[in-house]
Amino acid sequence: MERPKQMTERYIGLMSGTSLDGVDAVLLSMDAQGRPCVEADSFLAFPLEIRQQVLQLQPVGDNELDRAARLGNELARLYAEVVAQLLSGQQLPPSAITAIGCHGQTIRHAPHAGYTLQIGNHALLAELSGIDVIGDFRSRDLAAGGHGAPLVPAFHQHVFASDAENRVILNIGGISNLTRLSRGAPVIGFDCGPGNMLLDAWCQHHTGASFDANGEWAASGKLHAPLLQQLLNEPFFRLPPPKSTGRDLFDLAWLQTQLALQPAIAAADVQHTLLQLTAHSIADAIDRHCPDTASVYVCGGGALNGALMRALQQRLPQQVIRSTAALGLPVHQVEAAAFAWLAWSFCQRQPANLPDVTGASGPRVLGALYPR
Ligand SMILES: Nc1ncnc2c1ncn2[C@@H]1O[C@H](COP(=O)(O)OP(=O)(O)OP(=O)(O)O)[C@@H](O)[C@H]1O
Ligand SMILES: CC(=O)N[C@H]1[C@@H]2OC[C@@H](O2)[C@@H](O)[C@@H]1O[C@H](C)C(=O)O
Repeated sequence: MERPKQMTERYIGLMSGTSLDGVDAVLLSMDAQGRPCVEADSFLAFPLEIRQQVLQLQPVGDNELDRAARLGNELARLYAEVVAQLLSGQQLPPSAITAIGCHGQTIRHAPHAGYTLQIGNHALLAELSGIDVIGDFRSRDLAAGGHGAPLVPAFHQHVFASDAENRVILNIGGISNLTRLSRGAPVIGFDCGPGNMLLDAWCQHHTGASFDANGEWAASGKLHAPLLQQLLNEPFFRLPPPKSTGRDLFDLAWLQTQLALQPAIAAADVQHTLLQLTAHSIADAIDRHCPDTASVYVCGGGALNGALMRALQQRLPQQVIRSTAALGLPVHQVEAAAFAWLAWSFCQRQPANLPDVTGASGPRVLGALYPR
């Protein structure tokens, strides 16, 4: 069917990322000139069992296919619920939405083995929502020799590039990733390393809380310099871009292996040192790859961690550090808005990867359609 060209369309972006906190949803309108505007957002926390089931699929284990398929169905039901929540808040029918861009839930990321796996039953989501679903955004970039990640730098470029200053857009989710937007230079983007992932894992392990609110527990401890130095020796930090990572490397098992090489360290001091690891690995990446940066705009849940933001500013005294809210997009909207924009790009059959970022051999249209 011929697509109408001169009208504003609405898309929904769904992001359930590596932190496993839940699903972020954004309602995005796209005008005829391709300008995005966020109209509303919503969030649905993952029930504890869902979070545990995702975590249990991360390492190799028994009966993975059955567990992944069943979990994919459960995720689709949660995705449909957050879509319904968003639509009812705006009093919109499903027919008002051109398509949902659904990231799915990463359970394995193995670009060296030629695959990345995001689960979530998109056919079921189309059935339950009555809306076209675009999913599987990463595979095509991998098929073209790329990492399939990070994908958001293209969206960052589209909405945040400026003639007035050289910027870095920094996402601190489970993993941290950055985009360099420097005037007259190609866009660079890559995963820096663990964002909140190790902080969350250590906090859960010791306090039972799912995250360290505002980094207060971390702030109560002190730096263990030999541990920080040892953690920073992880070879991933020195790899040149293109590079991407995930829970496949930076999980609690990795941390425990590292801790076993040190004398006993107080739990709060480990938390403090992990916070410094996140700040230092990001700052080292900016020093090395984005030295001309004037401002760093932070998004993702890590932007709400005051102690982490202070540590980052201390380590990057030359740069102004703000949240993306200063550019008009609140911190929790950026990634979900990116997936709504990726769905729009798919509907235009417009390539949406940045080969310089992912390492793919060229631009590719990303995604696969599950019609309503
Ligand atoms: N008030 C807060 N204080 C400290 N940390 C917070 C706060 N709010 C959120 N976070 C952190 O942010 C995380 C969620 O971030 P976000 O939703 O950006 O992750 P994600 O989208 O799952 O990750 P990714 O970008 O890796 O895919 C939580 O797990 C927690 O660690
Ligand atoms: C395989 C995968 O899920 N990667 C995520 C993860 O979370 C943050 C970082 O690692 C980034 O590379 C990516 O997500 C964002 C949305 C991206 O593709 O840009």
